[in-house]
Amino acid sequence: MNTVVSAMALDYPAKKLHVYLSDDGGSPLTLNGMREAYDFARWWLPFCKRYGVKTRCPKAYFREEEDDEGIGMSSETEFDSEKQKVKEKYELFKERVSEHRKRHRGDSSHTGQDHPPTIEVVRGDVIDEVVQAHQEPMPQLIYVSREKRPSHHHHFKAGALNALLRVSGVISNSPYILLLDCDMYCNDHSSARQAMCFHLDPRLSRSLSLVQFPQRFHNISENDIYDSKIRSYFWTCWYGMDGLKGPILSGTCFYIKRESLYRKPTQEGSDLMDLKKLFGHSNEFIKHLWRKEKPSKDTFAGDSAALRKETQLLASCGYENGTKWGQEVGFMYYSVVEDYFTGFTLHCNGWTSVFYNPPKPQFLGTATTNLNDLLIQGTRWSSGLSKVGISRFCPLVYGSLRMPILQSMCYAQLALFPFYCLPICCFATIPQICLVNGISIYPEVSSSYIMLFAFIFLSSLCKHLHEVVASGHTVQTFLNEQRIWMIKSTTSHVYGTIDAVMTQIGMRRASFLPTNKVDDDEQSKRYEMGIFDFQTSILFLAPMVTLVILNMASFIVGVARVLTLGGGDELFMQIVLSFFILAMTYPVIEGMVLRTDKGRIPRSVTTLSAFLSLALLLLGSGFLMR
Ligand SMILES: O=c1ccn([C@@H]2O[C@H](COP(=O)(O)OP(=O)(O)O[C@H]3O[C@H](CO)[C@@H](O)[C@H](O)[C@H]3O)[C@@H](O)[C@H]2O)c(=O)[nH]1
Ligand SMILES: [Mn+2]
Repeated sequence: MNTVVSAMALDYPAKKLHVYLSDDGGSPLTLNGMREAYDFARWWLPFCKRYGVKTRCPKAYFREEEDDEGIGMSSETEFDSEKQKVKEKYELFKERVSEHRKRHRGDSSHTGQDHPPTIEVVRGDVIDEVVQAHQEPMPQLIYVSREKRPSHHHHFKAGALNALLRVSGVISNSPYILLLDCDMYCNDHSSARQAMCFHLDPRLSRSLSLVQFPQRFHNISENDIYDSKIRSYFWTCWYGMDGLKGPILSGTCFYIKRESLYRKPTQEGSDLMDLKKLFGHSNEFIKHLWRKEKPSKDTFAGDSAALRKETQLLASCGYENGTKWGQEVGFMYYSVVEDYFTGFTLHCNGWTSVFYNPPKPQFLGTATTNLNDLLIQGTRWSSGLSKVGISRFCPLVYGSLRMPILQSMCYAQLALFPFYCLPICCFATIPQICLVNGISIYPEVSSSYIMLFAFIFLSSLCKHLHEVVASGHTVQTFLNEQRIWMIKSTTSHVYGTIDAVMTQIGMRRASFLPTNKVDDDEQSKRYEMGIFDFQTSILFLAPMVTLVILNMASFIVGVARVLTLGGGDELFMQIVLSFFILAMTYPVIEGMVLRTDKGRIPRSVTTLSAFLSLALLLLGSGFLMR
């Protein structure tokens, strides 16, 4: 609701602003919540405008209300009493929503995967004369829940967005669209105007598809132990790509030109039959496609029966059959990271994008702040990305023919980075197994050849450190990122790439596990204190802990071997490598050995992993001794 209300409060002419909410679950509770939110917005919007309230997300505003002062001509006391009134309305809004939820708790009449389309122009329930009297025009709020049937593939978020594109195409058909995930809100009400500065710039406008703002988050702790900020994207890569043809579409927080989802920048008009093949058979939708005709006033009001029928058709699950939605038009279906692949397609088609990162975050979201969510999300991302990497759309081939080579390399770097898991897993096992067996695989410390290895190792660390520091972050961030990179590479990237290979050869269907949106108090406390929380699946824990135990064992055996038998010269590099890995993954050791709280690594997992690493060691040693 906060996403919706903060978007309605954007500083933009109300008549030109339409807020659509996509409810993929098709829940009557959400629809009811929307009506309540609309009622609340009737109070909230005028209040924000009158007193120049900067934080227009109600939840955030009331959380930090002491710091947020109203400006304008009105006296403090008037502001205070108005604020109090609005706060009461906010409390009432929350109460009514939770009451409604309680009343309908047992309702099992609807399921998230099987429901008809529902499209409603939300009007609110309470007609309050006082508010009505002072009523300035409000942005329209439209609830859209596309049809879902178990027999149809729904293409996750991209499918939902395409349904929104079609429905909004016959209701408002605005040429520019802001896309926000349900866990984000507008933090600066001027973002629309700022984005329009780019879109309306005659030097950029022709080929400009989207203005991307970074994803920033309101719930990240000082230490950011899980690298939830994903700094390397929004503080390094996106800036680099901005110097080429622009950053990758990042799923949320961007203003996109509707037309760019329909055709190439150079493409001229096509005939009706061709359009129907691309966009489906809705005449109403095609009529408005190129904005020559805006939806008329009466359709706009949203209550004509014909319009209702049309929107239901456009949001039905059979509508896309035989069309090019998701393949040539709209958001792309090929990969679960629809954002990456849609951005890639746009750039291949000749569109450009712009990255804009003003000091005040324009949008704030909820980041994944526990290991479990992080790894689930990481698995989905690496599965989606590597699927593109190993397909015919591999950016190095498909992309390099359609965009500047450097740009295609950027895309390739992202699509292929999950495959880093292969070398990482080798680095975490082979030198260690050799070390235990006293086999040296690196040059001796005394040989000058060692310089080459040291140079590569240290320069890659320095490059990373430089990126972190140059983007205004600390050495602590560097350490966190290294650690999370190791953890992800041996867990979610492994599963992600396996998943991608399996879907590619048809052994699995793609899936989209949404990130958890509910907080656990104890977990949050640990997170704030910078303590890892290992409450996650054994599938994630076991590989990670196994590798740490293997490194511990090899380090101890290696050092003992050198002390008793000598040979430190040859084995030095391997000992250093094990030490480096152990130092970086210290929280895992701590979770295994030292901690007793709920977030520790369970004993059973440690025992299992110890067996696994022993097995790995024996197997490896057996192989080496052959
Ligand atoms: O079947 C689905 C699944 C998801 N969503 C929506 O997709 C959005 C993102 O889902 P979330 O669970 O928050 O995933 P995240 O991993 O946090 O999302 C990141 O990764 C996605 C790609 O995997 C991008 O689309 C997002 O913009 C990006 O923030 C949410 O608004 C969901 O409502 C749907 O509408 N239908
Ligand atoms: Mn999210």
